[in-house]
Amino acid sequence: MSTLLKGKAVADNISEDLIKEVEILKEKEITPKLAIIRVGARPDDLAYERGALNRCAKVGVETEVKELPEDITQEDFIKELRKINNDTNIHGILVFRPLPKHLNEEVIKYEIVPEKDVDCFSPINAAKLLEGDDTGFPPCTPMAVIEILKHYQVPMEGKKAVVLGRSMVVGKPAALLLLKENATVTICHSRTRELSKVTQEGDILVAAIGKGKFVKEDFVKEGAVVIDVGINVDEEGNLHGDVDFDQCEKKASMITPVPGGVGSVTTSILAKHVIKACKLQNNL
Ligand SMILES: NC(=O)C1=CN([C@@H]2O[C@H](COP(=O)(O)OP(=O)(O)OC[C@H]3O[C@@H](n4cnc5c(N)ncnc54)[C@H](OP(=O)(O)O)[C@@H]3O)[C@@H](O)[C@H]2O)C=CC1
Ligand SMILES: Nc1nc(=O)c2c([nH]1)NC[C@@H]1CN(c3ccc(C(=O)N[C@@H](CCC(=O)O)C(=O)O)cc3)C=[N+]21
Repeated sequence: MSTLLKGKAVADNISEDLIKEVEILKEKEITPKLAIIRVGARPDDLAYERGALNRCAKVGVETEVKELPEDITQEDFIKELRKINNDTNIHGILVFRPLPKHLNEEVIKYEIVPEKDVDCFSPINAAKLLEGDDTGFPPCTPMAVIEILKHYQVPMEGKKAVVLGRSMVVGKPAALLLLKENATVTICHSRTRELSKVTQEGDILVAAIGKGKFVKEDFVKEGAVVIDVGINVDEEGNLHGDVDFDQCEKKASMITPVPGGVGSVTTSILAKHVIKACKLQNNL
């Protein structure tokens, strides 16, 4: 039997601190505000949006959702983004990704001002992440992974960490953040050979591949700490992680559930980043 690493305790802890920070800001008549930019209405964007709006309301962060039509042109999208960039009442911007194919993310990512970029869209924040510079904003989901490990006092220094997935939203930044904590990091992806052999090396295994129940018992080292980032919805509408929980919990010493694990911490990191951005913009 493994220990369940529930996200709620971690999220509640972070939120408690944030509520106090917002109170101090409000005494100075400053209210931190997040703008969400959503193109169309993808179900996974809406799921994240719901969680983000709830969390922000709980800690006293204001929100505004800019819903843009599915067929918006690149030019109009950039116009909307620039408006929000220049709005001094807004401190944080979250652009749901991936954007529809006709919008060029490689161009748009240079438009968002790095000071408001709370989920690491801007190449400036990506570079800060690479350099381990704390003045930037690493993406919220990989930060949630680190916060969970810290909260449950999982040692990272000198441990072998294996990350499954190399996207810019989860896998690659998770690997960089684990490296910052002095873990020895291996990144796996779709071309990795003998995958289960490599993942079996991990004292810490982070799964972020977007395939429900992909990680089986034989992927996991006996006693490993397994962090499941995956959010997959089956035909019945139930959430599953990228890890086959029933198989892996027998071998892991600690494991995150889905739902109720990483996903539930992500939104509190988002709120934390908005408050950090607000303070920086007000020279506090
Ligand atoms: N908890 C949360 O708050 C969040 C959860 N998620 C969830 O995390 C998961 C990953 O998301 P994201 O990173 O955006 O997904 P992407 O689809 O962008 O990336 C998936 C990664 O997994 C790799 N991969 C895919 N199939 C295999 C395979 N069979 N063997 C080995 N590697 C494979 C890919 O490799 P390659 O690069 O070679 O193609 C790629 O690097 C999803 O389930 C998503 O829903 C995402 C964001 C937030
Ligand atoms: N720039 C950007 N960053 C993202 O991180 C990002 C994105 N775009 N686009 C969409 C995907 C999808 N995604 C989800 C996050 C949480 C839930 C979710 O269901 N969260 C529940 C909790 C789930 C759980 O408990 O595990 C909640 O917050 O209440 C779903 C989906 C983020 N994404």
